[in-house]
Amino acid sequence: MTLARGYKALLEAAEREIVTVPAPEAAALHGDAEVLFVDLRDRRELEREGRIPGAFHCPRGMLEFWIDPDSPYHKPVFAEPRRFLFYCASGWRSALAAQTAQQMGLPGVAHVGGGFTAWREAGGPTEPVAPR
Ligand SMILES: O=S(=O)([O-])[S-]
Repeated sequence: MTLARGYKALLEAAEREIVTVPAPEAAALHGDAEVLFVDLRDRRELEREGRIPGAFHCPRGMLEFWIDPDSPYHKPVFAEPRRFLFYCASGWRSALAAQTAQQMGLPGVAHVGGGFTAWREAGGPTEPVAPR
């Protein structure tokens, strides 16, 4: 099967359009009240790996619906005048998500290059997430 655009092409296009914040720089932004870290991973990943303290959990599948104020699923946090720093496990989902959010018009979006893996390697703080 040959796809018109595979995941590598999608990621390359996204990376050209979005802002990528390297994990060490992202770690330096942790605790800044203007910056909201948005965790796009699945709940099971959070429970297994932990998360960035204070991160807002938005499963990737709900992103567009939580951002859009016209959606019945809208989350007011996305209407706040914050910088939104998306992250996932390794930076792929967050790149595509940041591109989509940017295309929707959400201001101040960027993503953490290398995701939670790079965050941990950079010595960023983490906290456990209890299973439900
Ligand atoms: O989280 S991911 O970058 O592996 S899609």
